[in-house]
Amino acid sequence: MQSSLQIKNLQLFRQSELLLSLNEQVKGGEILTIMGPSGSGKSSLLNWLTGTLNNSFQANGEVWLNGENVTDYQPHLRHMGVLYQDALLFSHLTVAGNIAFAMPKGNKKQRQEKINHALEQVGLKDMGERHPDSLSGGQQARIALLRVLLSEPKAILLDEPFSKLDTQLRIDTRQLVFDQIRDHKLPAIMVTHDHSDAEATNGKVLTLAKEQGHQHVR
Ligand SMILES: Nc1ncnc2c1ncn2[C@@H]1O[C@H](COP(=O)(O)OP(=O)(O)OP(=O)(O)O)[C@@H](O)[C@H]1O
Repeated sequence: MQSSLQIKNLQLFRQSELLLSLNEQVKGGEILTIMGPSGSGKSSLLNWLTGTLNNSFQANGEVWLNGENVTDYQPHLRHMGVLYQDALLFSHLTVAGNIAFAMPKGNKKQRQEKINHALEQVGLKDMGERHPDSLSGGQQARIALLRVLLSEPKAILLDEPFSKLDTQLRIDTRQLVFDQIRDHKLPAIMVTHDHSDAEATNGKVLTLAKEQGHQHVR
């Protein structure tokens, strides 16, 4: 079965005011971009998807992952991988330790082999024993990506993931992330303020408006 992330009849309210309403399906390997002004509800949408919305919000609607309704699941049981603006690596752990931290339990040697293979794939061969503080911003971004991918997520959420990287590094990292999403055939939703990020997906772009109910689709 092809993987997919479905948002069914979402209506998100903040203090009884309708913030957004959405019906979307993202198939494996596709990236849906969400844009819109500050306060239009982009982060709140990601929080709803991960199950971490606080109680100033009310939501109707369902989120389905690979044909399963996960709306009432605890955040850690939804298997949504999130990539943030900051890599958020643990400084006291090695690179390999940071990646292993999020991986499903299992045979230690096999896990190590997976990590080594993944590091090699993103051009970071032999960096497993380094500490994140000794790596560049771009290298840290790649480690954050591997940590998410090797946690075996069912979908990927991207929250302004490239905004702290300089131009060329931004382009290269973005390409790597998008290629990996496509290779793993994962559905992805990306929040960004950057039009070039949106264009690089070749996918659908949804622009949330500040006023309730107004949405524009490319
Ligand atoms: N933790 C919170 N508790 C209560 N209200 C919140 C919280 N976070 C955001 N809001 C409010 O919810 C609305 C949507 O905010 P949200 O952060 O989702 O917008 P955004 O589009 O992500 O903005 P930005 O581009 O600035 O990150 C805003 O009116 C905001 O003030």
